[in-house]
Amino acid sequence: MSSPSPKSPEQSDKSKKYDRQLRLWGDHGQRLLENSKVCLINATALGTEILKSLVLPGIGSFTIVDGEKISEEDIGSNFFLENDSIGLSRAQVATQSLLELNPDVRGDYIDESPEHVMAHTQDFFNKFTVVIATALPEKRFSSDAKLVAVSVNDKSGVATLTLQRPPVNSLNLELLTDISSGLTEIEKAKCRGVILTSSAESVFSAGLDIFEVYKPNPERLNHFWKVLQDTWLKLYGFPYATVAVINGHAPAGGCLLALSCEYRIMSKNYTIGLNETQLGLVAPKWFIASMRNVIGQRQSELALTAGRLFKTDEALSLGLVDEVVDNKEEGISKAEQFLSRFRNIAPEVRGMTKQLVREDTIKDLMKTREQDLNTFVQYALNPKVQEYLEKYMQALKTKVLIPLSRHLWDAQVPLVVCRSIGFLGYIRLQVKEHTVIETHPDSENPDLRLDKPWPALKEHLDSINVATLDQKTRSHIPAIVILYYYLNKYKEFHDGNVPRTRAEKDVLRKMIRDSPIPDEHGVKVLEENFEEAIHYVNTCLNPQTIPSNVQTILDDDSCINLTQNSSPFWVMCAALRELVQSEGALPVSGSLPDMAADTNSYITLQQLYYKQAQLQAEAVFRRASQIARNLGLPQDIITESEVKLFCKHANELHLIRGCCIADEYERTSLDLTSYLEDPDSLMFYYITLRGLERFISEFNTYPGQFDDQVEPDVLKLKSIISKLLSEWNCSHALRDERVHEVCRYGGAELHSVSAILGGCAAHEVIKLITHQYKPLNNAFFYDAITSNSATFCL
Ligand SMILES: CC/C=C\CCC/C=C/C(=O)SCCNC(=O)CCNC(=O)[C@H](O)C(C)(C)COP(=O)(O)OP(=O)(O)OC[C@H]1O[C@@H](n2cnc3c(N)ncnc32)[C@H](O)[C@@H]1OP(=O)(O)O
Repeated sequence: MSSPSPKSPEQSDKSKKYDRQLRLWGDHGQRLLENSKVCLINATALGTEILKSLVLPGIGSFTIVDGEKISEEDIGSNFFLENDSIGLSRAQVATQSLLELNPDVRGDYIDESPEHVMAHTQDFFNKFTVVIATALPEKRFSSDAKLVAVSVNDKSGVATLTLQRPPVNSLNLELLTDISSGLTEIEKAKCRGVILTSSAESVFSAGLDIFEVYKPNPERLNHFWKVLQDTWLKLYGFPYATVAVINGHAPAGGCLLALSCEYRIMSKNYTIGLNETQLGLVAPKWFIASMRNVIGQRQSELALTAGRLFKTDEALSLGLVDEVVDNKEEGISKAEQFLSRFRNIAPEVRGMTKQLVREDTIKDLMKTREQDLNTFVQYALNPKVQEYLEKYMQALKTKVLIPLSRHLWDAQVPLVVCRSIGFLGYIRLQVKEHTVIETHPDSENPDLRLDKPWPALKEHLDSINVATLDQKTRSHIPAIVILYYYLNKYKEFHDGNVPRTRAEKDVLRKMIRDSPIPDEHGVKVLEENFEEAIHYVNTCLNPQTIPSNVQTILDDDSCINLTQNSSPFWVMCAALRELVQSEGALPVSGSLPDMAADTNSYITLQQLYYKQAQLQAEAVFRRASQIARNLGLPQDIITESEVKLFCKHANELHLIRGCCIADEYERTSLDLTSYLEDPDSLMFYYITLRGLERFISEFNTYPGQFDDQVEPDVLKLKSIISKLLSEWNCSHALRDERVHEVCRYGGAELHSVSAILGGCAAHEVIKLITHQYKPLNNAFFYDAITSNSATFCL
């Protein structure tokens, strides 16, 4: 790879400290690194290894987000955590240890789960240059879907309001608002009745969304409770007949919704009840009243004080539900039958009667609304209650990969997702768009333009007649001059064409080789500069074309249709495009390779190349600044030094348009056939890891985490993987030993594997930050058993 030249001996302390890496990415790369802000989610062994390899080269700052406490397992694998720190905040201890590595780096931590951070400060992650997430399970829901669906059967006049906030219809502010507006819509449509049900397979509603009450924003908390009161008042006092088709679990607030309806039909084998006391919470008076009105004072007291959740058949015996069905379809049909009971009763009369029956309960809340709100808010903010909620949340285990991936995709913040488990490692980069100016290609042909020299170069080269030079001058002229001279001779005999094929190039090489004048002994000695000219025949005579990857960038819509959101890269590309259109070639890179020549002739030539590069870069800079001005972008968005760098490397520009992890996880078909037919392909690790993610999401443990569960977990993981494969329409099966192997790890991290993977991931992060070198596109797998690795574009 090409590298910037070594530094002079008078170096600052900083450049001494970072000397080696400055040779790789230069001062400008280091500056970007020092200005970067990196976020690490979860200070696992892998997470801290990645940060170690970023702190040492001097990133600006890092923030660790991790709500976990240090466990014994952490101590076994994580080099940055000490034995005496068990039980302490993992984020805090890891931050302190990492900061000791480099005093120039700033670091802080948030002792909260990423889910909590996301729920409370939506844009928290937007401020980072890169977000790295380790050991983050998926969450299979999309945040922008509609939260309720309302449909009206024109024939029967029955409306169905379906809760559809995956995964469990937990009642957050938005869902409650949508329920309320759904009811208003139904009321306006003057329906005969309403069926309230859920689109989830096994949950009616999980009750209030815990994230609304855990470490809340007081303003939102107030609003949330008022909307809950409103929604309950509206549903409880709804003028038309209401039925709950409870097609899954209905704890706490979920039960309240069902109790607010006039009739309840529940599918078998689920649970329902006001279980607040079990969670350390006190149910408000109107929750209690809703239950008392259905099952009476005595049973309510028994159920509420114990926080009982009743199975479907128990709920039926208690009168908490009115009918039991096998499935939702049957429930809907029974609900329609219930509603048809009122066919011959005037709706107004029915409605008024219902109002009178429910009036007292409604009035009770109306009278005490303000007080109820204050009691709730005070209660929710009580530290003891927050402690209960925290414990409860930990038990529910949060999964955040999918929403985080979507969020960062929209915010255009790169996300690096990594996992290290046993002998297996994985890195996945998510970048919406990433542009690289300095790709540092392995081999670079000098950019000499001998086929089409610009006027000043042509004039200089034409002024030297190599054939007539005396012996001494001849041996000191730069190889380029020699090459140009004989190239012209060649062209004279070949209709003005430059040599293309190997045979044609051999002809030119022979012309140069035969050129020496015999010495006084009649021997022809080929000077070093002539040898160099022969060498350049191969690399320097290729006609100046625009590399296809660069042409693709110049033809990209982002280059042609600039907007106020265009990045400096695209503004420079647009200016470059104009230069290419007018000159037919990319700007000259401006650097000459070293050559055996006398200093004067070399410098004269070098100046010509340098000056031409400067002139072209200045033209691109002027045009880019003008474009930026026309777009109303800040003046300093385009700098001359950046444009010079851009023009120098114009033939290496690189663009990556990535793929969102959330989309990848929601993809329904995946063509894996070609990979799975290859016994050596590491693609099976991808399938295993996706299975693993799903296992963690479903069971909240790693497969094989508990010794006595290894065999059952193997079966569970196998079944998850075959389900995944069939979801992707893939007929192949995964070999059993692969599944056993993953279960054998039991979720354990090996420090050695995490250290290797941490180094690799950190290197990718450095590429993303410095915009130098081509980053991985987009997934990397490492198998420490066979020492094999592979990359895939997922
Ligand atoms: C301070 C407050 C003061 C006064 C208020 C008093 C009144 C309170 C009323 C309430 O409603 S409190 C909420 C009570 N709710 C519950 O106890 C239900 C908890 N959930 C469950 O028991 C189960 O989730 C389930 C409903 C039986 C469904 O189980 P399943 O196995 O299908 O799903 P899983 O548990 O994996 O959950 C999936 C997913 O959903 C998250 N979740 C679950 N419940 C809630 C909730 N209430 N709020 C927010 N999020 C919830 C859970 O964490 C999982 O998320 P993940 O995928 O990120 O892990």
